[in-house]
Amino acid sequence: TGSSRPQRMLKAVQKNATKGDPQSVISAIDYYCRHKEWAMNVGDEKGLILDSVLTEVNPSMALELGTYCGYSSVRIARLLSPNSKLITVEFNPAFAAIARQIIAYAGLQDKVTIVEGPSADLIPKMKERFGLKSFDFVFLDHWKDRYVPDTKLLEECGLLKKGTVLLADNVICPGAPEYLKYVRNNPRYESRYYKSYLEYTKAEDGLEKSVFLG
Ligand SMILES: O=C(CSCCNC(=O)c1cc(-c2ccc(F)cc2)cc(O)c1O)c1ccc(O)c(O)c1
Ligand SMILES: [Mg+2]
Repeated sequence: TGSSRPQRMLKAVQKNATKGDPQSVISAIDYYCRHKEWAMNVGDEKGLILDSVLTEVNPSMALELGTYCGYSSVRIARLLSPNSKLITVEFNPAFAAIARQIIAYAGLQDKVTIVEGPSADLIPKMKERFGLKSFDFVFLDHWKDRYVPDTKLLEECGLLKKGTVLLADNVICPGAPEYLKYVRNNPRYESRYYKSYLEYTKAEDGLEKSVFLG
Protein backbone atom coordinates (compact mmCIF):
# COMPACT_ATOMS: atom_id res chain seq x y z
CA THR A 1 0.00 0.00 0.00
CA GLY A 2 1.07 3.58 -0.59
CA SER A 3 2.33 6.20 1.83
CA SER A 4 0.04 8.45 3.86
CA ARG A 5 -0.14 12.25 3.69
CA PRO A 6 1.66 12.57 7.05
CA GLN A 7 4.39 10.20 5.83
CA ARG A 8 4.86 12.30 2.67
CA MET A 9 5.04 15.43 4.85
CA LEU A 10 7.78 13.83 6.98
CA LYS A 11 9.69 12.93 3.78
CA ALA A 12 9.45 16.56 2.62
CA VAL A 13 10.91 17.71 5.96
CA GLN A 14 13.76 15.18 5.80
CA LYS A 15 14.51 16.24 2.21
CA ASN A 16 14.18 20.04 2.47
CA ALA A 17 14.79 21.05 6.10
CA THR A 18 17.99 21.26 8.14
CA LYS A 19 18.17 18.94 11.17
CA GLY A 20 17.96 20.96 14.41
CA ASP A 21 16.59 24.06 12.66
CA PRO A 22 12.91 24.53 13.62
CA GLN A 23 12.31 27.41 11.21
CA SER A 24 13.49 25.29 8.25
CA VAL A 25 11.09 22.51 9.34
CA ILE A 26 8.19 25.00 9.47
CA SER A 27 9.12 26.43 6.03
CA ALA A 28 9.49 22.97 4.48
CA ILE A 29 6.02 21.92 5.69
CA ASP A 30 4.41 25.19 4.60
CA TYR A 31 6.01 24.95 1.14
CA TYR A 32 4.91 21.29 0.74
CA CYS A 33 1.33 21.95 1.90
CA ARG A 34 0.92 25.11 -0.17
CA HIS A 35 2.42 23.80 -3.43
CA LYS A 36 2.15 19.99 -3.32
CA GLU A 37 -0.52 18.66 -0.96
CA TRP A 38 -2.84 20.53 1.43
CA ALA A 39 -2.80 19.38 5.07
CA MET A 40 -4.52 20.61 8.24
CA ASN A 41 -1.58 22.41 9.87
CA VAL A 42 -2.35 25.78 11.44
CA GLY A 43 -0.14 27.12 8.64
CA ASP A 44 1.97 30.22 8.04
CA GLU A 45 -0.67 33.00 8.24
CA LYS A 46 -2.46 31.83 11.41
CA GLY A 47 0.98 30.65 12.57
CA LEU A 48 2.18 34.26 12.77
CA ILE A 49 -0.77 35.06 15.09
CA LEU A 50 0.07 31.97 17.18
CA ASP A 51 3.68 33.17 17.38
CA SER A 52 2.67 36.67 18.54
CA VAL A 53 0.27 35.41 21.23
CA LEU A 54 2.92 32.93 22.45
CA THR A 55 5.60 35.63 22.63
CA GLU A 56 3.20 37.80 24.66
CA VAL A 57 2.26 34.95 27.08
CA ASN A 58 5.75 33.35 27.29
CA PRO A 59 4.27 30.22 28.94
CA SER A 60 6.19 27.91 31.32
CA MET A 61 3.66 25.10 30.78
CA ALA A 62 1.79 24.90 27.47
CA LEU A 63 -0.83 22.37 26.36
CA GLU A 64 -1.82 21.54 22.79
CA LEU A 65 -4.90 19.46 21.98
CA GLY A 66 -4.53 17.92 18.54
CA THR A 67 -0.91 17.35 17.49
CA TYR A 68 -1.51 16.01 13.96
CA CYS A 69 2.01 16.00 12.41
CA GLY A 70 3.60 18.33 14.94
CA TYR A 71 3.73 21.53 12.87
CA SER A 72 2.21 23.70 15.62
CA SER A 73 4.14 21.78 18.28
CA VAL A 74 7.33 22.95 16.51
CA ARG A 75 5.96 26.50 16.18
CA ILE A 76 5.15 26.61 19.90
CA ALA A 77 8.23 24.79 21.25
CA ARG A 78 10.71 26.90 19.24
CA LEU A 79 9.46 30.01 21.09
CA LEU A 80 9.45 28.55 24.64
CA SER A 81 11.99 29.78 27.18
CA PRO A 82 14.53 27.25 28.56
CA ASN A 83 12.89 24.89 31.13
CA SER A 84 9.43 25.64 29.67
CA LYS A 85 7.51 22.64 28.32
CA LEU A 86 4.79 21.73 25.85
CA ILE A 87 2.47 18.77 26.38
CA THR A 88 0.63 17.83 23.19
CA VAL A 89 -2.31 15.38 23.00
CA GLU A 90 -2.99 13.28 19.90
CA PHE A 91 -5.79 10.73 19.53
CA ASN A 92 -4.47 9.08 16.38
CA PRO A 93 -1.33 6.90 16.90
CA ALA A 94 -0.28 7.19 13.25
CA PHE A 95 -0.32 10.99 13.48
CA ALA A 96 1.60 10.84 16.80
CA ALA A 97 4.31 8.63 15.27
CA ILE A 98 4.95 11.14 12.47
CA ALA A 99 4.79 14.11 14.86
CA ARG A 100 7.42 12.51 17.12
CA GLN A 101 9.80 12.30 14.16
CA ILE A 102 9.12 15.84 12.91
CA ILE A 103 9.56 17.32 16.41
CA ALA A 104 12.82 15.35 16.83
CA TYR A 105 14.05 16.49 13.39
CA ALA A 106 13.55 20.09 14.59
CA GLY A 107 15.64 19.24 17.67
CA LEU A 108 12.78 20.07 20.06
CA GLN A 109 12.18 16.61 21.58
CA ASP A 110 13.40 17.74 25.03
CA LYS A 111 10.75 20.48 25.22
CA VAL A 112 7.78 18.50 23.90
CA THR A 113 5.92 15.53 25.41
CA ILE A 114 3.44 13.81 23.09
CA VAL A 115 0.64 11.93 24.88
CA GLU A 116 -1.51 9.56 22.84
CA GLY A 117 -5.17 9.03 23.58
CA PRO A 118 -8.50 10.79 23.87
CA SER A 119 -8.16 14.24 25.47
CA ALA A 120 -11.21 13.54 27.64
CA ASP A 121 -9.37 10.65 29.32
CA LEU A 122 -5.95 12.35 29.49
CA ILE A 123 -6.87 15.80 30.85
CA PRO A 124 -8.02 14.48 34.28
CA LYS A 125 -4.67 12.64 34.64
CA MET A 126 -2.41 15.59 33.73
CA LYS A 127 -1.72 16.86 37.28
CA GLU A 128 -0.65 13.50 38.69
CA ARG A 129 1.18 12.38 35.53
CA PHE A 130 3.23 15.53 34.97
CA GLY A 131 3.31 16.99 38.48
CA LEU A 132 2.02 20.30 37.18
CA LYS A 133 -0.30 22.83 38.86
CA SER A 134 -1.82 24.53 35.81
CA PHE A 135 -1.21 25.59 32.21
CA ASP A 136 -0.35 29.14 31.17
CA PHE A 137 -1.31 28.53 27.54
CA VAL A 138 -3.64 26.08 25.74
CA PHE A 139 -3.83 25.66 21.93
CA LEU A 140 -7.06 23.94 20.85
CA ASP A 141 -6.78 22.29 17.44
CA HIS A 142 -8.44 18.87 17.75
CA TRP A 143 -12.00 17.72 17.04
CA LYS A 144 -13.97 20.94 16.92
CA ASP A 145 -16.86 19.46 18.95
CA ARG A 146 -14.39 18.68 21.75
CA TYR A 147 -13.42 22.33 22.30
CA VAL A 148 -16.27 23.06 24.77
CA PRO A 149 -16.25 19.80 26.76
CA ASP A 150 -12.46 19.85 27.06
CA THR A 151 -12.41 23.52 28.13
CA LYS A 152 -14.96 22.70 30.85
CA LEU A 153 -12.85 19.69 31.85
CA LEU A 154 -9.72 21.87 32.11
CA GLU A 155 -11.67 24.25 34.39
CA GLU A 156 -13.05 21.42 36.54
CA CYS A 157 -9.60 19.80 36.89
CA GLY A 158 -8.13 23.10 38.11
CA LEU A 159 -5.72 23.19 35.15
CA LEU A 160 -6.51 26.83 34.30
CA LYS A 161 -5.38 29.74 36.44
CA LYS A 162 -6.15 33.48 36.38
CA GLY A 163 -4.55 34.73 33.17
CA THR A 164 -4.30 31.39 31.35
CA VAL A 165 -4.67 32.05 27.61
CA LEU A 166 -6.70 29.67 25.43
CA LEU A 167 -6.11 29.99 21.68
CA ALA A 168 -8.51 28.04 19.44
CA ASP A 169 -7.89 27.23 15.77
CA ASN A 170 -10.63 26.86 13.13
CA VAL A 171 -13.37 28.79 14.88
CA ILE A 172 -14.77 29.71 11.42
CA CYS A 173 -13.61 26.82 9.21
CA PRO A 174 -14.48 24.00 9.86
CA GLY A 175 -16.02 26.09 12.67
CA ALA A 176 -16.58 25.80 16.40
CA PRO A 177 -19.83 27.76 16.92
CA GLU A 178 -20.64 26.24 20.32
CA TYR A 179 -17.14 27.15 21.54
CA LEU A 180 -17.47 30.76 20.37
CA LYS A 181 -20.82 31.00 22.20
CA TYR A 182 -19.28 29.45 25.31
CA VAL A 183 -16.25 31.74 25.68
CA ARG A 184 -17.86 34.93 24.35
CA ASN A 185 -20.90 34.87 26.70
CA ASN A 186 -18.97 33.74 29.75
CA PRO A 187 -17.95 36.22 32.48
CA ARG A 188 -14.98 34.00 33.29
CA TYR A 189 -13.36 34.68 29.89
CA GLU A 190 -12.20 37.79 28.03
CA SER A 191 -12.32 36.80 24.32
CA ARG A 192 -11.02 38.27 21.08
CA TYR A 193 -11.20 37.04 17.46
CA TYR A 194 -8.15 37.21 15.15
CA LYS A 195 -9.43 37.10 11.56
CA SER A 196 -7.20 35.17 9.16
CA TYR A 197 -7.41 32.46 6.50
CA LEU A 198 -7.78 28.70 6.45
CA GLU A 199 -4.27 27.33 6.06
CA TYR A 200 -2.91 27.54 2.49
CA THR A 201 -6.26 28.82 1.11
CA LYS A 202 -8.23 32.05 0.58
CA ALA A 203 -11.15 30.86 2.71
CA GLU A 204 -11.82 32.80 5.89
CA ASP A 205 -10.81 31.27 9.21
CA GLY A 206 -9.48 32.69 12.44
CA LEU A 207 -8.22 32.14 15.95
CA GLU A 208 -10.15 32.97 19.13
CA LYS A 209 -8.01 34.08 22.05
CA SER A 210 -9.72 33.76 25.44
CA VAL A 211 -8.12 34.79 28.73
CA PHE A 212 -9.40 32.84 31.77
CA LEU A 213 -10.24 35.36 34.50
CA GLY A 214 -10.32 32.83 37.37
O1 LIG B 1 -6.23 15.56 16.60
C1 LIG B 1 -7.18 14.83 16.66
C2 LIG B 1 -7.72 14.27 15.36
S1 LIG B 1 -8.89 15.40 14.72
C3 LIG B 1 -7.96 16.63 13.83
C4 LIG B 1 -8.58 17.97 14.19
N1 LIG B 1 -8.40 19.03 13.20
C5 LIG B 1 -9.25 19.16 12.17
O2 LIG B 1 -10.19 18.39 12.00
C6 LIG B 1 -9.01 20.29 11.19
C7 LIG B 1 -9.70 20.28 9.98
C8 LIG B 1 -9.49 21.32 9.03
C9 LIG B 1 -10.22 21.32 7.75
C10 LIG B 1 -10.47 20.13 7.07
C11 LIG B 1 -11.16 20.13 5.86
C12 LIG B 1 -11.57 21.33 5.30
F1 LIG B 1 -12.21 21.34 4.11
C13 LIG B 1 -11.33 22.52 5.96
C14 LIG B 1 -10.66 22.52 7.17
C15 LIG B 1 -8.58 22.36 9.31
C16 LIG B 1 -7.91 22.36 10.52
O3 LIG B 1 -7.02 23.35 10.82
C17 LIG B 1 -8.12 21.34 11.46
O4 LIG B 1 -7.44 21.42 12.64
C18 LIG B 1 -7.81 14.50 18.01
C19 LIG B 1 -9.03 13.85 18.07
C20 LIG B 1 -9.62 13.57 19.31
C21 LIG B 1 -8.97 13.92 20.47
O5 LIG B 1 -9.53 13.66 21.72
C22 LIG B 1 -7.71 14.57 20.39
O6 LIG B 1 -7.09 14.89 21.59
C23 LIG B 1 -7.14 14.86 19.18
MG1 LIG C 1 -6.56 23.41 12.85
